[in-house]
Amino acid sequence: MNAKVIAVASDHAGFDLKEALKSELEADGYAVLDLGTHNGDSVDYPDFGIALANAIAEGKAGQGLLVCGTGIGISIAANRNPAVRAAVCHDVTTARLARQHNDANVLVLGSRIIGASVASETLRAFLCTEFEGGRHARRVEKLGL
Ligand SMILES: O=C(CO)[C@H](O)[C@H](O)[C@H](O)COP(=O)(O)O
Repeated sequence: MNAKVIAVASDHAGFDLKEALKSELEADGYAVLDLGTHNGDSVDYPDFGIALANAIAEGKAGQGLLVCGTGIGISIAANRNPAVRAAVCHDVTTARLARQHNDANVLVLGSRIIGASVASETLRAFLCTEFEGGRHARRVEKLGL
């Protein structure tokens, strides 16, 4: 698995935020695999959630970032892949807990729900927080990854 690569994808609603966060990741030295969408034309969120989930399942990226209007539709799409634990997060606290307790490997943001600066803080918290293991490992195992 290429653990150092972060895959990113969005629908049209998430495009601007995805681009902004992708630039931040690259500026911070992360290798980014951008699976689209590549402009603001209307598209269907399942196509992008599924594409990112496939990239995680195939080991092309260790973690992922998905963005749609609410984060809900694209997270449902990604979570249909058993290799994915995608968590819709709205702030630093939910991002930290998604890592500490759920070992989430995909952060999902709603561009119509949170602002750019909270989104950036949320992404940073997600990327720098470790899974706690212990009792949480037993529960994550039951999810069947
Ligand atoms: O999937 C979603 C809702 O669960 C996302 O918010 C989409 O981005 C949204 O449905 C797109 O809506 P639009 O009216 O076609 O821009």
